[in-house]
Amino acid sequence: MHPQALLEACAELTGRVLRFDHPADAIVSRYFREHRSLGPRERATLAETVYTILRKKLLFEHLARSGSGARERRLAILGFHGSRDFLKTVLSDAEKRWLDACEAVAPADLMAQHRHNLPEWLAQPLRAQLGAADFMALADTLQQPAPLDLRVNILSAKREEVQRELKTAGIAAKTTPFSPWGLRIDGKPAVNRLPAFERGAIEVQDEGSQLLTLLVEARRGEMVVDFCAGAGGKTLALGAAMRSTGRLYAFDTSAHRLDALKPRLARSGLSNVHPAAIAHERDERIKRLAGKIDRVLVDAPCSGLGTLRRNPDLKWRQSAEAVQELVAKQTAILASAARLVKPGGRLVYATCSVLPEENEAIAEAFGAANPDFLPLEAADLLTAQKVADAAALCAGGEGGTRYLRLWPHRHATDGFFAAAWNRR
Ligand SMILES: C[S@@+](CC[C@H](N)C(=O)[O-])C[C@H]1O[C@@H](n2cnc3c(N)ncnc32)[C@H](O)[C@@H]1O
Repeated sequence: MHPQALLEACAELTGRVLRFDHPADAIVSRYFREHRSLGPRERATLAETVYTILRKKLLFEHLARSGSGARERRLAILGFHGSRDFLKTVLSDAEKRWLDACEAVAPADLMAQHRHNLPEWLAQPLRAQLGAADFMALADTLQQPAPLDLRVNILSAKREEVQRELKTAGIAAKTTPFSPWGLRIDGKPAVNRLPAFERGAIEVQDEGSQLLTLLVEARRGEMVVDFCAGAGGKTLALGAAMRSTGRLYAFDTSAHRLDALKPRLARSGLSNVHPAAIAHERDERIKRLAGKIDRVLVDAPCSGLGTLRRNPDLKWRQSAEAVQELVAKQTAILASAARLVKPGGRLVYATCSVLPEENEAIAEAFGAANPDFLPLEAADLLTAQKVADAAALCAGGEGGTRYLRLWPHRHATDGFFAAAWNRR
């Protein structure tokens, strides 16, 4: 593709994504389907350019107030993923001068919002939670792409063996610092074409997701429910921890998401998973299982604001009002899911949000209303499973280690929260 055409394509895709009528990944995938002749490098340039624009939208919109030509083209020039020399071959002299002037702006001369690139409704509670310096450290990290984490399927493979196999395929993978199942890769190799992926030895999963699954401590022969299973990222990890024994129900209100679990399940070799679509959290199927389940995971629908490195459009698509609606949903789902837990059983509530109202506030209200659920220290549960430095991954409660509280800038994972209880 001619460089000028590639820049124009970036501008066109930018315009589509900035309408925010669908998630950015869906819009990008659709664009690629409509333009099948695009090669892998052109696709990478297009995707990385629009993701950079989403990450730095406030700054780029501020800079794009000067300059000339279509606004989408100016944004695409600022976010262009590729060498500056290559880009400059297609810019007019005026555009080149404008780009040089934009790049000469010192960060210290920018207003705070143009450095953190977060909407004020989100910046304000994060600053209040973290303090000014730590907030900026988080904001900086959220403007970087995330590494690619893999979970090794312990049912069929050993982590070190998979690491060696990846090395032979030219992919350098480090073991994750906390999860015993994880490997971390820089860049974005096409892992879904690797033999290890095709035979179910690896799945793509953030280390944070792996850690919160460890809190469930699902064991051989147990009855376990993954209440909000979606496409089954955590279901697969739970099923492997159970060594494909017992019974693992994967519930979700979205049959469509559960459909995406099926091919992953087939690759994984698990035979203990029972996916089932439910109408809502008080479905008859749930009532029949009340008091019978050893372990219940509630990976609740949430704002997803812990995943902004991967889904930067969420900061522009979410709102304070939408978070309030989610809080009501999370409260109702946790209350229903708790009824499944048998005496002595375990309940885990988790989100990939960084907002206290979706996390500590939900866990504390649940604890106050349900004295038969004894809160557990997340750090103790993780330490018992040999997770290194578990206390540093946790916060809250009297001892400061009650909840799993993962942050992109501190732990290099997505932002995650999890609370665990045992039913008395
Ligand atoms: C955070 S996602 C789950 C991700 C999944 N556990 C994974 O690891 O891939 C939350 C899920 O909750 C589902 N959900 C929404 N409302 C629900 C309800 N009332 N009962 C059960 N699941 C619900 C959504 O369809 C969505 O798939």
